This record gives sequence, structure tokens and C-alpha cells, in this order.
Amino acid sequence: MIEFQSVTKRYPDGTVAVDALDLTIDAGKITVLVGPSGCGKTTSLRMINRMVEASSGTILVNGADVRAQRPATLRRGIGYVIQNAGLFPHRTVVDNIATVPILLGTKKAAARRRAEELLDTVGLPRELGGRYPAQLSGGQQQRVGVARALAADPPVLLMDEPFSAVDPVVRDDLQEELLRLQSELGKTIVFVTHDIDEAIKLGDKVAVLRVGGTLAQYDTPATLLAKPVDDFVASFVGRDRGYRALGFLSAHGAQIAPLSTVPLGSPVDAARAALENGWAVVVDEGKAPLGWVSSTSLSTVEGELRSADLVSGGSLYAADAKSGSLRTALDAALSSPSGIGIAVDSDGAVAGGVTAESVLKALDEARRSGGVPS
Ligand SMILES: Nc1ncnc2c1ncn2[C@@H]1O[C@H](COP(=O)(O)OP(=O)(O)OP(=O)(O)O)[C@@H](O)[C@H]1O
Repeated sequence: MIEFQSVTKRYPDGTVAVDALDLTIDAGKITVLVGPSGCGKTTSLRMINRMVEASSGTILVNGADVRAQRPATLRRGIGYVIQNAGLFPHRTVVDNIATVPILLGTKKAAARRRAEELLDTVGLPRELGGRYPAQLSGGQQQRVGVARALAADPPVLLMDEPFSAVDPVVRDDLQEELLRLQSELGKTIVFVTHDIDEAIKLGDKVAVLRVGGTLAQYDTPATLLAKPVDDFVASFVGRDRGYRALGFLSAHGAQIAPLSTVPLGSPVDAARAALENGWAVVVDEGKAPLGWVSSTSLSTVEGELRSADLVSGGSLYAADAKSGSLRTALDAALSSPSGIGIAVDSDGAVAGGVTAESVLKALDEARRSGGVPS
């Protein structure tokens, strides 16, 4: 656990970057600090490992005042990842990752072996270990940055806009990878970003700061979206917050209706007979959905149903309460050529279908029971 107790940072020129901040950061969770440029996110983060010294107040890491420890000792337990990875350009990937363990006394060969394991951990092929940072893509460099921060196995990880310099697709991959890593490692992660979507995706809890270094709201992403405390937070989380809040509501409440399915390779006559309200889902041997057929699409088809005869399109959503959200269910319904979203079970087989109406009905019920934006 990390605790900010009335922490203020006043820079020598008089700028108050952080003003009497009280914040309790849970152990083993991802806490995101988010807010507009200049609101004191980076300053707050760096006060944890004493790269910036607080002017007043106290910061405790696992109950110990950070000022009572030598910065070098403190930082052994705190990994640090920054934008553009901050790798040493003249050291190979493996040597970059092994730097801190070697400094701490680990034998070179052992540190390198561990560095190679860490490449696996962050999803990089070991062949990259011998390259120099400039020979990697931006996303790969960021992964090396994470591996390097993990090398001394610190319980705490500070991440300052680590994914801001990569393109949106790579960024999405890195975010997913961080969530996967965290589900295995359970570190105490403090993550700084100015991107509210990133905050909402990654944070177990999100602290929204306002310029002047004060805390506007500290809540779970679902609560931030559903109940922003004031206009500043509401406008910061964005106009479509109502829609995004659906991502935190289980799709469980949406009524799944049976869907008519027909195996690929069936006679076209059988497919026609299977249509319900003009549509049927074509499935493989495992009952996984392959696409749709409709009375229109089948009108010119003869013989057996082939892949080329299918109408594609439509996202899927997981029917189980744990992973499926009302947002993915609504997406599935709205993006489907038939207007019916396909729900799949944990094996990927068709479990049934939902309409946008059934999702909205579930939303209405959730709203009546509280906790949803109105
Ligand atoms: N070394 C410094 N000396 C004086 N002022 C500083 C210093 N570092 C930061 N500041 C000021 O403190 C305030 C907070 O800066 P900080 O970098 O913590 O904000 P931030 O929220 O991380 O911003 P950004 O998203 O733009 O990186 C800003 O007004 C900034 O100009």
C-alpha cells in the first residue's frame, strides 16, 4: 500500500504542482493518476521514489516513510517505466534488462538468464535479446522497458505515460499485455496517463487530478463513469460516458433468445427451412458462428452451403456473466447484419442471440436498481 498524507510539492519557482494530496493506493492493484496537462501527475509519481522530494506531508510505502530510506535502497523495491522506455542505447536488450540485478550483485550469467525469461514474460521473442534498442519497434522497446523494471522483482511499479508514444494499435496490445501480466504478478502499480480511456481500461481505481494538484475524484472506473462528482470530472471522462459505462455492466441481465443455426455444408434447402425471421447463423462442427444466411442471400445459392455464401459481419459477445458486458452485447446487436447479436459460450459456441431492445431493457433494469448513469 502507498499512502499520500497531505503531500504538497512546491517547486523553487513557486509553482504548486501538488497541493495537500491525500491518497491511499491499494497493494496489488493498478491505480491510475489521470488529469489534464500540468495537474501534477508526474510530480506525484516521482515523489513516491524520491526523484522529486515532497515539500511537506508524508508518503508511506508499505507503512515506511520514504524519507526514512536512502533513495537507492527505496528504488530497489520500486520499478520505474517511462515513455519511450528510456533504454540504454549502447547496451543490448538483455543487458538493458540485466542492468539493475547486476548492480545489485547478481552474477552476470544468472542475470542474463533471468533477462531472457523476462523477455518471455513481456511477450517478446528471445532472439531480440541480442539487439540494440534502436533495432526494435517502439512497442517492443516499451516491452523491454517493462521487463527491465520487473528485473529486480520490485513489489511496486511506477509507470509514467509508458504507452503514449506508440500508435493506437500497438498501444492497445501493450495495455492488454499489462493487464495479463498484472493478473499473474499482482504488483502495486501506479500508472500515469492523460488519456481517460487508458485510465478506465487499466485502472482498478482512478484518481482524477485537476490543475493545481488537487484530487477531483478517486473511484473505480465504473463509478467515475456513472457518478462523476462534478462538471470537471464529467467533462473529463467525456460525453459518451453513459455508453462507456455499459462496459462495466454484466451482459448477464440481457435476455438471450434461442438462435436458429445451420451447419456449413448443409443443403441450401435445409438452410432455407432453418431461417427464422429471415435469418439463420451458420456454424462449424464446434458450433462456433461463421456468418449469417438470409432469405435474400440464399435466393441465388444452390447445392450445399459454402463459406462464400455467408453474410459476414457482427461482433460477438461472451454470454458468461464474468466477461460479457452490456456494451459488447449492444455492439454485437448493432453491428450484426440481422440486428441480432450472437452470444457465445466459453467454448466459442453459439449460446443464443440478443437484440438491442433486450440490451436496453437490461440497462433500464440496472438503472432502476441504481449505479448506472441516467
Ligand atoms: N522542475 C520544475 N520546476 C518548476 N515547475 C515544475 C517543475 N516540474 C514540473 N513543474 C510544474 O508543476 C506542474 C505539474 O507538473 P507535472 O509534470 O507534475 O504535471 P503532469 O500532470 O504530469 O503534466 P503532463 O501531463 O503535461 O506531463 C506544472 O505546472 C509544471 O509546469
